[in-house]
Amino acid sequence: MGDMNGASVVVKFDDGFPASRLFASKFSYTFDDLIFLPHYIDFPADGVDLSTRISRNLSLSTPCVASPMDTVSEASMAVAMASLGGAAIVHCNATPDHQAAIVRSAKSRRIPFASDPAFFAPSDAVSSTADFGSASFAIVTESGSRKSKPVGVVSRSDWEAVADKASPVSDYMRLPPASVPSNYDLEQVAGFLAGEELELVTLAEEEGEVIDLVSTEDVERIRGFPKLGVPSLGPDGKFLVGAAIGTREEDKERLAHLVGAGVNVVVVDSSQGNSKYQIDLIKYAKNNYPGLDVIGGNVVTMAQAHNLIMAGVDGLRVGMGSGSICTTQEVCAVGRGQAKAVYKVATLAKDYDVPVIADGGISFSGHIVKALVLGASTVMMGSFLAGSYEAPGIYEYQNGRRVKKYRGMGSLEAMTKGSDARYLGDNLKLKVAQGVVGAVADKGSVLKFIPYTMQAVKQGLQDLGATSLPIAHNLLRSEVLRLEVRTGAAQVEGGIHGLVSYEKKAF
Ligand SMILES: NC(=O)C1=CN([C@@H]2O[C@H](COP(=O)(O)OP(=O)(O)OC[C@H]3O[C@@H](n4cnc5c(N)ncnc54)[C@H](O)[C@@H]3O)[C@@H](O)[C@H]2O)C=CC1
Ligand SMILES: O=c1[nH]c(=O)c2[nH+]cn([C@@H]3O[C@H](COP(=O)(O)O)[C@@H](O)[C@H]3O)c2[nH]1
Ligand SMILES: [K+]
Repeated sequence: MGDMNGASVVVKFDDGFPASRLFASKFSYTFDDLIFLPHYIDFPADGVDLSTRISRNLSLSTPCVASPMDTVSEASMAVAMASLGGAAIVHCNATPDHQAAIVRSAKSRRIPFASDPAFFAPSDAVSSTADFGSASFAIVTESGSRKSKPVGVVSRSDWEAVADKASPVSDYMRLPPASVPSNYDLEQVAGFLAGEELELVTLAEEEGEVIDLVSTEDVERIRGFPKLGVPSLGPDGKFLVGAAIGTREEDKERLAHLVGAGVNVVVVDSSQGNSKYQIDLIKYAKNNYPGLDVIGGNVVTMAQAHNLIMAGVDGLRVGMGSGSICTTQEVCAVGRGQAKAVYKVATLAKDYDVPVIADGGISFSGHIVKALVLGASTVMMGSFLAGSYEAPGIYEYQNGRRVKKYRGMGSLEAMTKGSDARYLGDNLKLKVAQGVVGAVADKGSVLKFIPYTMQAVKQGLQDLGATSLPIAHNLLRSEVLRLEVRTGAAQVEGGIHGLVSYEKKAF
């Protein structure tokens, strides 16, 4: 059959539609509207290479990016995604100091684990388990600040066993365990724990600052997960970590903090990126930090994308109103079906060698395949990751189901969050929400479900005869790959149907 990978296949049948023809219509298609027709397989699924770029100068081995949302991306998500070969963008719904501390914390380690422990002073009394945040241990230091000398540790169960809850933690804390450098990798930490016959070890910075506690249980849990890709590292040799910034004057100071913390890439976070505010900020960032990759967005049209490319972006984030918690299309009547948005923007961006992130609307692996083949280099996910162990927040129960909170960054709750409000100073203005607050089901660790999801993506690319993302893009553009719009009935047929009951278990 000759070379099936690429544009060299000359025989074309009048069967299915090339993307250029399908997307020339007036319809705003999204992933579920479309289906790819299968192509030719002459390699195993494991022969598919998913390596890609998040932005012009930064490579990933896994095309997944965690959304800059305060219920998705903090240190724990950043280290887990980087260890899987993907990346997370730390949200900016926090003070610049706090956001930079999250970036620094993620970049300071080499294990896919960050528990964000609370810090107490010896005289503190713990009033509820909420004082522990999401971690199972808290660290007691001389002054109660993370920078002072550790004098003990206390676990949730230690506290639960205490009769007099008003007593100071010094009454029941344990001595601080031995510490290892924070940049030890998993095997080095495991080796130390085993060698010293310890159950717990602290990770400490060079200056002595304790940043986390790791137990043998954590090590065993992480070791049990499937391996995927090579970890994403920045040019500094540390985990690659991204962060979001806004487009206001004060975001220039935020940017300086993030650069100081070693951030590798920034995402200018806005629902409508084609604005003077964003273009000015991109130019400022590129002029002042020429070595830093800057991703602009969000955009859904070629004209929007063109303006940001001309301003100097190194990546484009695509999606308006497609997110699971998004109400923008309802509230503002503006946006685009995500499949068409990705195809159109990627068609332009390719000519400028600017990678595209398909942001929002990913519910399962098939959506990832569609986004990537339609031209994206990575997918950005919020709801898909928000129920994971690594997402911020604690699990709660709703009607017997274990869930985690997930909220839109344009929800009233996120906009008015404490003193960190993004809209601080805008208090007199009328605030209208463009997002909701909700909850998503517990999905376990991203370290487990992302490798399985990527295996499914590889199988999708295999069906399409593409051994890599650039080859998939070529097959699409050269009209070898064909697709069609699914009618409502075809969509029903493509789903599970006609069963009295079933159990859906993907892995
Ligand atoms: N992808 C999507 O479909 C959507 C995402 N979101 C998310 O919600 C959050 C908030 O998004 P936006 O409301 O678009 O935030 P934004 O900060 O970009 O815009 C909020 C308002 O402030 C204005 N503004 C921005 N910079 C300004 C400046 N320098 N001077 C004067 N006015 C300025 C904007 O024009 C807009 O009216 C983000 O995290 C975003 O990702 C919200 C809605 C839709
Ligand atoms: O209209 C919106 N109102 C919001 O409050 C909001 N918060 C986040 N986002 C966007 O949704 C993306 C995540 O979408 P998913 O949950 O579908 O992955 C994110 O990556 C954002 O692009 C919002 N959109
Ligand atoms: K939506």
